[in-house]
Amino acid sequence: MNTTRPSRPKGKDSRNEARSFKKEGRASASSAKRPPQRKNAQPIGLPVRKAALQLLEAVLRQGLPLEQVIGRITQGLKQNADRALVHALAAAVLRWCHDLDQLIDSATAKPLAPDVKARMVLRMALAQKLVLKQPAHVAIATVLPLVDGGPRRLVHGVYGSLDRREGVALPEYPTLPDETAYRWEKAWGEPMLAAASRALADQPPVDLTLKNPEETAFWQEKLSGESLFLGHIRLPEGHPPIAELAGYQEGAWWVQDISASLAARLLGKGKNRTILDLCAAPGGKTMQLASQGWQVTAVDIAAKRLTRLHDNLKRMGLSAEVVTADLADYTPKEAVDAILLDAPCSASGIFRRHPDVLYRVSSRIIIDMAEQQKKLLHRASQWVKKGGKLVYAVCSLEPEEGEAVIRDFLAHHSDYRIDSLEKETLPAGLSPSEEGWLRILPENLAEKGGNDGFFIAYFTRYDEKEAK
Ligand SMILES: C[S@@+](CC[C@H](N)C(=O)[O-])C[C@H]1O[C@@H](n2cnc3c(N)ncnc32)[C@H](O)[C@@H]1O
Repeated sequence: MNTTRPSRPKGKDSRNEARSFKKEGRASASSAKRPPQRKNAQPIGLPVRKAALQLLEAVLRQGLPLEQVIGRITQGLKQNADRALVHALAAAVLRWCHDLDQLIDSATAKPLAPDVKARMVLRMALAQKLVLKQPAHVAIATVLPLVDGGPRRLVHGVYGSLDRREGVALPEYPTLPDETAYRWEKAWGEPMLAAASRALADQPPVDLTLKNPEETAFWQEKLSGESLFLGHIRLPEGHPPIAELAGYQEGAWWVQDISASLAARLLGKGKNRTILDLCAAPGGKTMQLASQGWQVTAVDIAAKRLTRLHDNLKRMGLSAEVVTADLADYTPKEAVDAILLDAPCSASGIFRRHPDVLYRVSSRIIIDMAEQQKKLLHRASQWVKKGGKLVYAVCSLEPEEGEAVIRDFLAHHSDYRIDSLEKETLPAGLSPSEEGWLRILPENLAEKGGNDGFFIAYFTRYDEKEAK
């Protein structure tokens, strides 16, 4: 890696995170001069670093999703601000992990194993200094207690030698880990890889979906946002916390990336027709469908996530029938007018918000998910009325979970045909594929602040004879 390239000024959210860490850095530097007030008192900021270390170990050593473990790991932290710092520090390490490792390896005689504590703590110290812009002495002083009684000298020595070296900096944009980069370049080519790397540098913008798309101009002005599509608002930089924004309490909108909002939006008005929202929790698409006038039955296996779906529906003043069930066992009472299957997937398309997917998602996981997706799609396809609609969606950037699943489905279901999407029905910057489905890549809306990666296909079910 070229360690002498100038670092790019970080975007809005990295700057916000850097500001929070600076404030904390000042407190910890000044308190470091004072003797501790109580016996056994922890240095300022240590609980945050301990939690961030635990989080990184859970993701990088055990392969667990960050969102699955962060609640448990941060439950001892009373302040929201501290929990946010844990997330910011872990996310900074995960975004830049490959590049931080290159720096560490350039300063050790023998490479440290990928998951040893010394490497984890060095990643944190360097991320604090180079990404979150903490003063160099604070960046190391706040993590050294994590290796007390262990590799403290090693961590101090490696950090010190990098700190003294001229021109140590991160590249302009994060380098993707090798396995992910190889997969994505093979599937989508170099421009996608470059766009993904650029998208990874900062926290993505926050998108809202409006309950009533006809109020788009009103909410755009009220929230000083930008709309890329009817019913969509992109919040401006440095917006207040979500729950304090106009329209939150009264249920005028919910948070949903523009890519995730399209599968349900493009189904149009329900006019009281029946729809099964399969794999529905926490309910982003359920709310869209209910607000578009569909009579929704929302099904999901995860009871806890369905509690969030209930809360979301309540806040929005919307209703749906909610069923807790494994789709492998579930059968609806009767056929429906439409089905939206937002299938479980690798979630590699949401790497900007969840950079842990870059390190967790392997070829094995993708193969297993694709098998499950094929089974769920086949099951769901049996419950659509003739003439009804079927939508398949995944927030994945893997063709095995998108295009390949659909090709396999079409080869085995002669009663289904793709409904080709029209470019005019999509936000500017998105186009349907030749086959008629929608593949959304990181570069599609890059100039407007980016988008999650997604795959969506629409089908109509025909009478077998009619289909032939
Ligand atoms: C991509 S998320 C759904 C997001 C949701 N549609 C939304 O818009 O908010 C996938 C969901 O699939 C659910 N799931 C996974 N396996 C399932 C199964 N066998 N049966 C039912 N739901 C399942 C998960 O609990 C998870 O909530």
